[in-house]
Amino acid sequence: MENIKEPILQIKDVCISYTSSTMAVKHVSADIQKNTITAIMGPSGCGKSTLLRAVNRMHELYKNIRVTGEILLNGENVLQMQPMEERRRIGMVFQRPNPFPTMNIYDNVLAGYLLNGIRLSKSEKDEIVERNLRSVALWDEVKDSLTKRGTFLSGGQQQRLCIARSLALKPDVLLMDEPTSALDPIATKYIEGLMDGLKKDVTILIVTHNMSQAMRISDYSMFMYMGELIEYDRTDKMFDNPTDERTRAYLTGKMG
Ligand SMILES: Nc1ncnc2c1ncn2[C@@H]1O[C@H](COP(=O)(O)OP(=O)(O)OP(=O)(O)O)[C@@H](O)[C@H]1O
Repeated sequence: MENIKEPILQIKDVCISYTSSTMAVKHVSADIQKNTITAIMGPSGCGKSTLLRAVNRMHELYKNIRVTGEILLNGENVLQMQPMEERRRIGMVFQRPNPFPTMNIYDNVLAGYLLNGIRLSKSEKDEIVERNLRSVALWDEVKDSLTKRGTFLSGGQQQRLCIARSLALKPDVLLMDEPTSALDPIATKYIEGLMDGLKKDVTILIVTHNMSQAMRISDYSMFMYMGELIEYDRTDKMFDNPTDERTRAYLTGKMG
C-alpha cells in the first residue's frame, strides 16, 4: 500500500483486551488519510467496533478494558487528551439513530454545545442549525418543524439528524459504526449519497458489514480478522486484487 501522505489519524500498535486472557484487537497500526472515507470490514467479532470505540475513548465506559499503543489525531495522543476536547474533535454516529428524546430537532443539532455549556447567540445557533441540517440534506424536510422532537422523524431522518449533531461541532474525524444497518435500503442510499460531500470537511472512518457499501463509498478499506488488521489498501485495489488469501475469502463470500 502507498504511503498515506497526509494522515489525520495515526493508529500505532494498538492492542485492546477486555479480559486478561484474550485480545480483541491485536497490534493494529494504520495511518488514515485526511478528507477520505476509510471502511473497516471483517467478520463478526473481529474487533472492528472495539477499535473504533477506542479512537473515541468510548472504551473508558467498559470496566477492566486495557488499551495499549497510541492513537494520534494531528500528532496529538487522543488517549491523553481532555475527554471534552477529544469528543469535540472526534464525532461518532451509532448503528441505531439516537437523537436525544427530550430535545427538539433544533436543540438536537446544538446538543454538543448545550451539553458542554458553550454559549451562543440566537443568530449563531440559527446558522449552525441550518448549515448542518443542510449538509445532511434534512433542512428542507424539517425547517418548519424544528421545535418538534427529533424522535418524531423517520429512522433515516433521525440518523441524518445524528450526523448533523456530530458535524455541528466541526470535528476533524467522524466515526460511524454501521450507521445504516438499522435503516431501509432507500434511507441507506440517501445517507451513502451524502457521505461523499461530507469528505471536504471531515475524515470518516466507518465500520460496515456491507461489502458493496464499502466499495461504493470508501476510498480506503481495512480488513480485520480475529483482532488483526490483515490488509489495508485503496478500496479499488483491495476489491480487485486483494493481497491476502483471507481478505480474498471474505470478499468472495467464502468467510462469514
Ligand atoms: N463489552 C465486552 N466485554 C467483553 N468482550 C467483548 C465486549 N465487547 C466485545 N467483546 C469481544 O471482543 C471481540 C471483538 O468484538 P467487536 O464487537 O469489537 O467485534 P466486531 O468486529 O465489531 O463485531 P460485529 O461485527 O459483530 O459488531 C469479540 O470477541 C467480542 O466477543
